[in-house]
Amino acid sequence: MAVNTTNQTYGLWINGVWKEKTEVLEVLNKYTQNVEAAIARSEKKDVDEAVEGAKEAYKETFSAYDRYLVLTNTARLLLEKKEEFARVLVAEVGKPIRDSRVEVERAAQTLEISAEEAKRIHGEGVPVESAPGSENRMAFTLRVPVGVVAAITPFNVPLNLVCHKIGPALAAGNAVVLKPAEVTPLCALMLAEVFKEAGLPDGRLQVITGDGAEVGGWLLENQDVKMFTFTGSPRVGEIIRQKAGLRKVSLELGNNSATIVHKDADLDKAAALIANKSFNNAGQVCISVQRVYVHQDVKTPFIQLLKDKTEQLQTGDPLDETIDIGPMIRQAEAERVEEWVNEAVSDGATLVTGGSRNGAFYEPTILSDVKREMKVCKQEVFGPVVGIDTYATIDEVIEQVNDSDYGLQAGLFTNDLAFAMKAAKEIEVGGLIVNDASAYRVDHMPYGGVKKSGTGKEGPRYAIEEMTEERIIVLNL
Ligand SMILES: NC(=O)c1ccc[n+]([C@@H]2O[C@H](COP(=O)([O-])OP(=O)(O)OC[C@H]3O[C@@H](n4cnc5c(N)ncnc54)[C@H](O)[C@@H]3O)[C@@H](O)[C@H]2O)c1
Ligand SMILES: O=C[C@H](O)CS(=O)(=O)O
Repeated sequence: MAVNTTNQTYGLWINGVWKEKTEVLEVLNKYTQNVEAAIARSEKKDVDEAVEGAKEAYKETFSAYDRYLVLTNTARLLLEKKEEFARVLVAEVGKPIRDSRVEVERAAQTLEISAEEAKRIHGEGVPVESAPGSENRMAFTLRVPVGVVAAITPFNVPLNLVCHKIGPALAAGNAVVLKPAEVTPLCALMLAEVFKEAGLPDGRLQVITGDGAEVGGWLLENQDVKMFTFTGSPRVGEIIRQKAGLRKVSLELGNNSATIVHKDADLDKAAALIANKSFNNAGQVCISVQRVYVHQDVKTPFIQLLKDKTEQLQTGDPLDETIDIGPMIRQAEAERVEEWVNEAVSDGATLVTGGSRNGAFYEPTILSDVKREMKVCKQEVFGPVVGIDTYATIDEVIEQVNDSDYGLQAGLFTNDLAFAMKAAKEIEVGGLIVNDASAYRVDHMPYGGVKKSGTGKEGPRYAIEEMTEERIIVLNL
């Protein structure tokens, strides 16, 4: 059954058609808590069928130029359907409508960038002739696709992060089996039909849904899958890393992102950007500002500015054009955040603003006087909470930022070039953003973490490197 609206039951997208299943899972509207749609619950045989179909499709010729055309067409069609996709994001994620439109625009960008990259995948000449005895040889490298790529994606950015997997994987000439998050799978399912409309050969993109651990486990068992590209929690990332064996794995995992506000910074600008980037998508963004380190000389004015700007944010119905913050993905997550904040306060943190919960809504919350061992600092909150601590010296704050299991991105507000360059060398992250908060990302930049934040890079050009093998060709002339 081909369906592309909500309040419907979606099948599995296998070989370019919908495969209906009797067992389904419900997808809730995260604001109303009504059932928005139902999705198929895959069995092992469906997963194997999807992988087999992808393997067969991969054998067919699909030239770089055709890949470019399909990805460009998909980006264009997605923009034509922007409002439809944005409204589904509002429903399935609870993401405010203005931010949902931005996600659709970014997803189209990601596909467009992938299309452009499809035309410039290349190897390089290797001067083997410079080795003694190889005078009459020449060599060059090729980048060849890996084959079938399994993509497993998280709930929080369910369209753009899916495009960050499908776009580069197809651009590189692979076939993809996508397993979107079970709580927010609808845009991914709709996107499969858009790809078909754009001319993607059947089987090059399969979308299978169901219980994450079950479907993930069956994908991991299937040895025809040659690579796993995963975005999600460190817990699941570790399972994938262990079970993938010698196969390629790319992991985009969590973070407890830090942002430093130095004494010479433009405090108003820093407060505005931090307020905006801590609470966006109810803090459910992997590079959301969670830990703020402010220089002790500017603590009081900075906290006042951040409080004022945060209190201007509007919480409520994500379909309302004036709303900045919607519900969290589920009430249990809001309850966890509430517990962590209460625990921090009883251990000595000061509640600057926020701190209350209404169902799945958690107020944008600022804590000061936090200690590094508190859960709100040490673990990933993945909710609308910022903890502020102070520092006296540059060495001290670099040590504080680095005292983390994670290392995805960090922010630094300063006009001191020497500090910025020292931080660039010494802060242990995949990306340092100077004069902006940690949560800056455009879709063509290299993006990925160190430590428990993962391995491998996204951004189409970099993901294509992950999703291809380098092969050397030597000519004996
Ligand atoms: N680094 C990044 O780019 C980035 C981006 C977005 C989110 N994240 C991280 O994602 C997390 C939040 O997302 P989430 O709650 O959806 O993460 P999650 O790890 O719970 O789920 C991610 C995906 O894994 C699947 N899954 C669950 N168990 C599995 C298993 N045993 N084997 C294989 N797959 C399994 C889920 O169904 C889902 O599709 C946070 O930690 C956040 O920081 C990271
Ligand atoms: O949740 C993490 C995302 O990767 C951030 S973004 O939506 O890609 O900017």
